[in-house]
Amino acid sequence: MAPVNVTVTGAAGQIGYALLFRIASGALLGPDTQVRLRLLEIPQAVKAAEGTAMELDDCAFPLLSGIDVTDDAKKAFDGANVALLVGARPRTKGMERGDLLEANGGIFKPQGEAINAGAADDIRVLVVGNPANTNALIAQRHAPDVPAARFTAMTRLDHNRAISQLAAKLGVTVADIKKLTIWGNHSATQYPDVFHTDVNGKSAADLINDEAWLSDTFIPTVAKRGAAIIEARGASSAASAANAAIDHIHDWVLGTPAGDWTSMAIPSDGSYGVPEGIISSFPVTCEGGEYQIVQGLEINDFSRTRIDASVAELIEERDAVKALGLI
Ligand SMILES: NC(=O)C1=CN([C@@H]2O[C@H](COP(=O)(O)OP(=O)(O)OC[C@H]3O[C@@H](n4cnc5c(N)ncnc54)[C@H](O)[C@@H]3O)[C@@H](O)[C@H]2O)C=CC1
Ligand SMILES: O=C([O-])CC(=O)C(=O)O
Repeated sequence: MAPVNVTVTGAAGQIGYALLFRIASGALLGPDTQVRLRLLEIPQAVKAAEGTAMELDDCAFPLLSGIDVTDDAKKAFDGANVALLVGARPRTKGMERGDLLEANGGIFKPQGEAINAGAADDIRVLVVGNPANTNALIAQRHAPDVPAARFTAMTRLDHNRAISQLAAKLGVTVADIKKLTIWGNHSATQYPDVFHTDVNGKSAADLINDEAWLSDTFIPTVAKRGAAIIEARGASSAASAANAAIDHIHDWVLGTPAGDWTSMAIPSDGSYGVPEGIISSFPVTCEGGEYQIVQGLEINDFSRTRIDASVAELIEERDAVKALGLI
């Protein structure tokens, strides 16, 4: 079988360094799938990406059939089956939100165009670079020939963080927790929802039985975990972000376990009152390389308010990039 082409942008960055070795080891697509890596960087960072490629060579991974390093988006996405868009423009001092969105538009518009021009028919895109949901929307809108549903953004790190916090609270292991949901934006407004979460056959919400803990401790801890990591480490989450990117693509391609679901930011089909088209996080199951939104969940008032607030932020971001002519 031909190797799967996996394109990673921002390959010389800190997430890239944690991600590439795990992709090459088989963690992304399983132990039977050969991968060919395409690393995209800006010209100043190509040399560093080449250094990482040298180290990848030195691992002699049996599943790694080749590595290309380039600063040309057309080349990087040509024939790509999986694209991990990690490289983005971080917010720097004095930068307004509009400046941030505009700078990222300058990255995700040409990358969307390059995906449209040359990616394989089965291309699946995960945007990690922040603001991830809106960057995914920009790329998607510049790839009109690719099915819109193939553009997704990462809330899996939030999902994993929430599971870990909940396990600690309830004194169980992470494996005991199923059906947790992150709704909305990968930002401080995201909503980690435990009202449908199952803990060894019991309802997590019943076991917690403490709305104040949910609203004052759990939700802010999960939503602000990225900032807490930056505060503690002096750098943003990298290994855990790379791990979440692996989980997202792994489950999308190979399926979610029976009796569980995961969280992915995907173009809304209007489910749960989320306006069609915006890239918002939902509970999803995956099978045969396709994801489906889990339907029929009852949304209580506590959840409704919080989902609506995060969705309102996504609508604002969409309107801002529209006003800037980026979509
Ligand atoms: N969705 C999520 O849960 C998370 C998202 N992030 C985001 O991931 C992104 C990357 O994080 P790090 O690796 O820590 O950053 P980093 O700054 O270490 O690396 C980013 C890399 O992207 C490259 N880059 C910039 N523009 C590019 C372009 N046009 N094409 C290709 N490469 C380009 C840079 O040269 C740099 O090497 C950031 O936007 C960060 O905020 C980080 C953690 C979690
Ligand atoms: O703010 C950042 O760059 C890191 C981030 O998204 C997270 O850790 O969730």
